[in-house]
Amino acid sequence: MKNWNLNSKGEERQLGENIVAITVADVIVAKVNDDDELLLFVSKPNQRGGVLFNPIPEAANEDKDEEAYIDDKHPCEHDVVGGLTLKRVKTSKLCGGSQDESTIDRILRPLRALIDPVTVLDMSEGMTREKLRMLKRIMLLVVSSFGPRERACHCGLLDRRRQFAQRSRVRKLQYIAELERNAEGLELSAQLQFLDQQNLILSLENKALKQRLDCLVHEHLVKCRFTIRDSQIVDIGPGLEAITVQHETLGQEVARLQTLYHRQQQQQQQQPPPTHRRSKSRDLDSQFANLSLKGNESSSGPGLLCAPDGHPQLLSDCWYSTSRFTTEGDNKSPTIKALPPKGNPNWQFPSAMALLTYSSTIPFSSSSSSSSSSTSLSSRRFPATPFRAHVSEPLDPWRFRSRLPRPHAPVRAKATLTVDSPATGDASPRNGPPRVLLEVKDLKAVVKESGQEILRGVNLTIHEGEVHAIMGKNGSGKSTFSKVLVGHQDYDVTGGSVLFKDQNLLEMEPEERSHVGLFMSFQTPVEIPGVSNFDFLLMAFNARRKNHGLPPVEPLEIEILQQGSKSLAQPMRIFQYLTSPWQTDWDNLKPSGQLLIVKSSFSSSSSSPLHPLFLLSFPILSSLSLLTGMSVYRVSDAGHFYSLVTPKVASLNMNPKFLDRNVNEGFSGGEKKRNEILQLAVLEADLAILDEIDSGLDVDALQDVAKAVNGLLTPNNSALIITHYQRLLEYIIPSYVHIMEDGMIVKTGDVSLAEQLEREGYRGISMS
Ligand SMILES: Nc1ncnc2c1ncn2[C@@H]1O[C@H](COP(=O)(O)OP(=O)(O)OP(=O)(O)O)[C@@H](O)[C@H]1O
Repeated sequence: MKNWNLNSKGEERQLGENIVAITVADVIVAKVNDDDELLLFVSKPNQRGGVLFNPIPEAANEDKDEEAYIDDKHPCEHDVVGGLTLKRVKTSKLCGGSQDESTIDRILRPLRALIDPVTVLDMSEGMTREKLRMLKRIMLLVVSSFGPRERACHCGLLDRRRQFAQRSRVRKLQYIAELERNAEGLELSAQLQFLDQQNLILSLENKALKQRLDCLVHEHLVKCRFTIRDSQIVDIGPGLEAITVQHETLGQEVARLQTLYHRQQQQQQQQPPPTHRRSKSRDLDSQFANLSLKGNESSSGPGLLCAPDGHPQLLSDCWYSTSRFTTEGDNKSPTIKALPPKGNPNWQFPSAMALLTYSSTIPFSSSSSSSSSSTSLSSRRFPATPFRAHVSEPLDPWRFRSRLPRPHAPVRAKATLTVDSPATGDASPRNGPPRVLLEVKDLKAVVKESGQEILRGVNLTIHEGEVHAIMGKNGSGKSTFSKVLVGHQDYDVTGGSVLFKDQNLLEMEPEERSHVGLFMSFQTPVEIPGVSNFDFLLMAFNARRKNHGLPPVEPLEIEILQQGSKSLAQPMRIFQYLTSPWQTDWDNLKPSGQLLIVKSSFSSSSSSPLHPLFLLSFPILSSLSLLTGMSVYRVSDAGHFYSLVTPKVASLNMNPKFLDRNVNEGFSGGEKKRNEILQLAVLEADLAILDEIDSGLDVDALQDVAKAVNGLLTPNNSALIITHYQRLLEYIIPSYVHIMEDGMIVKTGDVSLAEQLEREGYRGISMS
C-alpha cells in the first residue's frame, strides 16, 4: 500500500501501512460491474458497538428486503419502525473479529483477492479509543468487484436502483481509490487545490521521477485517470487515450489557465454587478458559441475542442466533447465532419460539435491567436495550426432537437405505477356513520420483565375523522398505552381487548399492526445508522404496499438514452448528473457511479418536452458515451417515489438533504420529530399515534409539524395525540381530550378540558 496524504477534502490523512478497511462514512456502497451487488456495507462505529445491517443475510432471509438483522445483545430501543423490523449486528461481523472467523473470512476473501494485505480490526472486544481513532482516519474506499454469484456482501436493504442515493457519499473516496489503483506502481503523493467550486488543481508528485505533475481537473473529471508512463501523463480523462501530453507543458497550460482564471476573477470584481441576470441557458449558449477547435486539419484523427479564453471551466467539457473528426473545405473555412468511432457505424455525431456542425454555417478559420495555446499540447498529435470555430448566432437547442439521436428503448419496462397510497384512507368521507377505528376495552398490561402492572383497565373508542388527545401526569401510563397498542416487546397484555378496524390488534405482530394502518411516532425516535431516510421511507412504503398486494414503487424511472458499447467491466471514470435527484442545481454535477444520468429536472418525464439545457447537455453526454462506451441514462421522478416524497418534505419545511441523511442520525430533537411526521405523511396511516411530538420543538417547528398533521387528517383517518401541553392542541384541535391517571383514562372532555388543565393544573380538575 502506498501512503496517501490527502483525503477528498484535501485534508492531510496518513493511512496506516496495511489498512484497507474502509469507512468513516455511514454506509459505503460501491459497485463496479453492472451486475454487482453491493460491495461493502459498513456502518459508522457507534458507542453501542454495533452496526445495523448484516451484509451476509441468512439464505432463508435473502428475499426479505424489508428485513435487516439484529444482534440480540444490542437490541434497538424500538425494533419496529414504520413497519420494518430492524435488527442489529455487531461491528465485529463486519470489521472482523474472533467471534465468527468464517463469516469474516467470507467477507474478506474477495477483498483480499484485490487488495492484500487487508487489516482486520478486531471489534469483538468492543470499541476502544485506539480502534475508533484508526477507523476514523481511514479514508480509503476499496472499490472492488463481487459478482452476483459470489454475493460476498449483500445488503438486504438496498438494491441497485436504490444505490443512486448512496453513491454521492462515496464518489470522492472512489476518486482517491481510483488514483491509487492507477498509479502503476509509482509512488505518488497528491494534493488538491481548489480554484473555485468546480475546478481544482491536482498536483501529483512523483517521487521516483522527482517530477511534479499538475493538471487542472474540472469537477466533471474528478474521476479521471492519470496513467503515467515514461514520465508522461498518458490518458487524461475519459476517451482521450490518443492524447499524449507532456507533463511540463500540461503544467504550463494549467498555469496559463490559472492566470486567466485569476485575471478574470479580478476583472469580475472590478466590474459593476450586471443589472440583468442572464439566464443560465443563454450563458451556456454563448459559451458554446465561443468554443474553439484544435485538431488534425487534414486527416481523420482526434480533435480537441478548447475552452474560450477566460473560461477554463469549460475545458473539461471540451475535452469530453473530443471526437474523431475530419475537416473539409479549404483552410480558410473548413467544416468539420464527424467520423464514426471504430465499431460503431451507426454513430451520428451527437456531440457538442454536432450542434456546431449541424448549423452548417459555421466556418472554421485558421486563427493565429490561439496557436500559442496549441503548443501546450504535443505537437506530434496537434499541429501548430488550430482551427477556431465561430458561431455567428447563439445556439437554439430547439432547432437541433429533431437531429438528436432517438432514445433507445428503455432498459427495463418503465414503471407505469401511479404512487397510490396503500392506506385505505382517502379524503372523501364514506357514507353512513363514521366507522370505529380503534376500540380498546379494559386493557391491562404489565412490564414483561418485572410484572409491574402499568395499564389497569384502559377504555377508549376512536372513530374515523376524530382526533383524541391523551394528557396526564408524568408516569401515568400514556406512553405505555401507545406502546402496547403497537405491540412493544417490553410489555405483556394481561387483560382486555383491542380491535383495530374490527381486527384483533393484540394477535398481530408489530409489523402487521403497522401494515394494517397503525403508525406510532415515538417520544425518542430511533436512529438508524447506515440507512438513508429516503431508502427507509421507500422501504417502509413498499412494505405496506406489499402487504396490500400492491407492487413496489420504484424510486425513479430510469431510461437508457444511448446504449454504450462497453460492458461495465472496468471501473469507469464517468460522472453522473444525479446522485440525489432532489438537488436540482445544474452546476452541481457529481462525479460518481458509472452512469451518465441527466437529472429529472432537466429531462422531466419521458412524455413531456425535453428541457433546453438537457438538449444542450445531451450531445456532450452522448459524445462522452461514444468515447467511453458508457451508456447515457435519463432519470425521471414523475410518478415515482421521489415525486411522492419531495412535496411532503417541502410541506414540513424540511431541507431535502435530510432525505439523504441516515434516519435520525445526528438530527436535532426537532428535526427528529419532523422526520417522524414525514414518515407518517409517507405511510398515510389510518391511525397515527403521536407521542409528545411537541417536545423539543420551537414555535415555528411546532406550527410546521401541526400544520403537516392537520394536512394529513381526513374524514377517514384519525390521530391519537399524547401531550403535556395545551399549546399543541391550539394547532391540532382535538375532538376529545382524555386524562390518564395511574394506568386508566379517568376523565374525558373536549378541548376546554385541556384549557382548564393549562390554567389550573391537575389539582384543579376533579377526576370523578
Ligand atoms: N419498560 C419498563 N420498565 C419498567 N417500568 C416501566 C417501563 N415502561 C413503563 N414503566 C413505568 O410505567 C410508568 C408509566 O410510564 P409511561 O412512560 O407510560 O408514563 P407517561 O405517562 O408516558 O409519562 P411521561 O408523561 O413522563 O412520558 C412509569 O412509572 C414507568 O417507570
